[in-house]
Amino acid sequence: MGVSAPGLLNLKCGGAFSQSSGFPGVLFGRTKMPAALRCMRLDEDDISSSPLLTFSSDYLADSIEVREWESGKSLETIAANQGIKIRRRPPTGPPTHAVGPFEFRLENDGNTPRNILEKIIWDKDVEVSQLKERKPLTVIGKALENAPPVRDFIGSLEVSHECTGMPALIAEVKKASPSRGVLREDFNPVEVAIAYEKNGAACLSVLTDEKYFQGSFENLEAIRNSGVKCPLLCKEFIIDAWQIYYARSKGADAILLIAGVLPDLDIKYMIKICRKLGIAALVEVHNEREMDRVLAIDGIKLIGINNRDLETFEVDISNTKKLLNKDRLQIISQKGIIVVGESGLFTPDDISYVQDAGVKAVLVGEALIKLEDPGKGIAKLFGKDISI
Ligand SMILES: O=C(O)c1ccccc1NCC(=O)[C@H](O)[C@H](O)COP(=O)(O)O
Repeated sequence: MGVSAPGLLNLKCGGAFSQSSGFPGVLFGRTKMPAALRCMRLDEDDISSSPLLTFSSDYLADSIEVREWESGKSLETIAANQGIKIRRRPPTGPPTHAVGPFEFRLENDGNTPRNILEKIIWDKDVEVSQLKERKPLTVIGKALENAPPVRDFIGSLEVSHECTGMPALIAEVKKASPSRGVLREDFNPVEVAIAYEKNGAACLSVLTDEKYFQGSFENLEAIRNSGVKCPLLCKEFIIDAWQIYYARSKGADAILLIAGVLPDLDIKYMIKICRKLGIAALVEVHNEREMDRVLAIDGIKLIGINNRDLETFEVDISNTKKLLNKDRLQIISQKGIIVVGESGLFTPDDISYVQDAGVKAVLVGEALIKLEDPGKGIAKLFGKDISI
């Protein structure tokens, strides 16, 4: 049943909705409201048909974050209480000010990103607001009906792991990255995807961020329409539920949710959307606190441990082992979760190390994409042919 909490909405929003996009995108008194609450408005007013999610009011009422929001806490405070240091947008607005014909910049802690991840998120916030204006969910809802059928991302990882006895490979189609710059000058995403599949990748991860990774949704669509059978992860910085629908409309079978960016309520809500769309969610963590938060959320089937600190770029593969202690491995096994080791994996020893730590899949970009023949790089990385 759809949500029936108009009072809650009025209380939060003071009636200030952006109707043009059919999606609330307005800054509120304290700060922007959590994505989950914003989407509630959208579900109520704009979308009534499947497969878009309609809220259950019980689900919202039960959430600690909703109660905190109601009692006057800002989204930033709620996030900070969960150990999230990334601010969703500049607290004091962008650093550019116009006075008459003059424009000047005043930089301070409130409008200067503290690290690259925060910068990416601030830029993404602007990008998504603009994209949503152009392609509101009412339009995407129609594209969803024509989207290619969903492929079983988790099933594919399980089959590969069972058949090879090695961690299943999610091979990353990535032209560039903020930490390494351009990784492959002569970059043909479809050729790379075909080579990865032929040489044993169970799934592919396709970067869609343009500004920092030189990726695109065109690449995702092109790979999907090329005859490649591997399920596709849309590697994007998701901060808004709209992006999940958009990714699915472009052929994604899985999306990435970063626990260092998203508070629990958003993760829970986005997981529900994924379930409704039939796609998988890879929930990425980097530290113990994020891992414990994510393990406490029901319905998560895929956890990625990123060995790269996205705030400093430091890479340390022992991070995977550190996060997989005995107690956590027990919960992981009880819940039937697959853990993916991500970043900084270059050799068969690296693969064995994270496998021994407890991962059943790995996500690899640089070690493969930089090679002249990225497909052949897979057997080198694993020390054996893993094609099945
Ligand atoms: O790779 C980066 O520089 C980066 C910077 C900021 C946010 C995310 C970033 N990378 C995403 C990833 O985690 C990797 O693409 C992925 O795990 C593969 O890593 P690798 O095998 O080391 O290329």
